[in-house]
Amino acid sequence: MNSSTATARSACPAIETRDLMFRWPGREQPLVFPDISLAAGEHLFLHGPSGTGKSTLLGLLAGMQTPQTGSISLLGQQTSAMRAGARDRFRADHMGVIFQQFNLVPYLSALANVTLPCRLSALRRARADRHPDTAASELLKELGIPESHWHHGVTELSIGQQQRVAAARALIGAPEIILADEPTSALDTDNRDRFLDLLLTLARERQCSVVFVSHDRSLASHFHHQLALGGTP
Ligand SMILES: Nc1ncnc2c1ncn2[C@@H]1O[C@H](COP(=O)(O)OP(=O)(O)OP(=O)(O)O)[C@@H](O)[C@H]1O
Repeated sequence: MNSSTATARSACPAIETRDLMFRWPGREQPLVFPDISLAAGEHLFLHGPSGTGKSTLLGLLAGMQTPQTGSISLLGQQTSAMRAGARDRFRADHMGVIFQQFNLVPYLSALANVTLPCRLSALRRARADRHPDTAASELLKELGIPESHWHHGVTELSIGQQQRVAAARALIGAPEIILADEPTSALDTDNRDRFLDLLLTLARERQCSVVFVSHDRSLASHFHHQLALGGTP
C-alpha cells in the first residue's frame, strides 16, 4: 500500500455508529446497540451471549440490513443513508467479510474464490497492486494453504483450510474494513489461536480495521478494543 492510502485511512474513523436500533420483521423486541467509534487500523472484539445481536450488528455494518433508527458512517460516508445498490458497491470496494460458514463459492477453486473480490471491484483489483492470481497466491501461501490445493474445488478442502481461504478472500486488495463473524467456532484451540494471529497480522500489515465477533471472551486480549452486547460487563 502506498503512503497516500495510509494517510487517507487515518483521516477519519473507519467505523462510527450512533443510536442504532434494528427490529427483525415479526419480532416484537428491537435490538438496541451501543455506539461504536473505531479508528482506522484498529481491531475491535465484539462479544456477548447468543441472541444479543452480534451477527445482526455485523449485517448492519456490512450494509446487508439497514437500521430503523440511528446512523452508520464508514470511512466518513454515511452508508446507512445509501440505497441498497450503493451499499453493495461500498461493500465490494471497501470491506472483506468472513462469515461463520465462510460463504465460499463451492464450484470455484480456492484461488478463484480468493480473486473474486478483484473481479467484483476495480478498486480492490487496483489495490492488489499486481495480477489478482499473484496476490491471491501470496495470501494463500502466507495463510499456509499448500500449493497443490489452490486449484481444487473449495469443498475438497478441510474446514480449517476453507476458513483460511475465506480470510485470504477478505484480505485481497486491502479493504479498509474487515468484518468477521465467529470464523473460529469450528476450530480447536491451537488452530483458533494460529488463525487469529495470522488474520490480525495480515490485517495490521494492510492497515485494515477489524470487527471480530465471538462469544469466546478468551480471544479479547488479541484486540485493541472490546465491546459487549446484551449488558455483559
Ligand atoms: N433473519 C432473521 N429473522 C428474524 N429474526 C432474526 C433473524 N436473524 C436474527 N434474528 C433474531 O435477532 C436476534 C439476534 O440474533 P443474532 O443472530 O444477531 O444474535 P447473535 O448474538 O449473533 O447470536 P449467536 O451468538 O447465537 O450467533 C435473535 O433474537 C434472533 O432470533
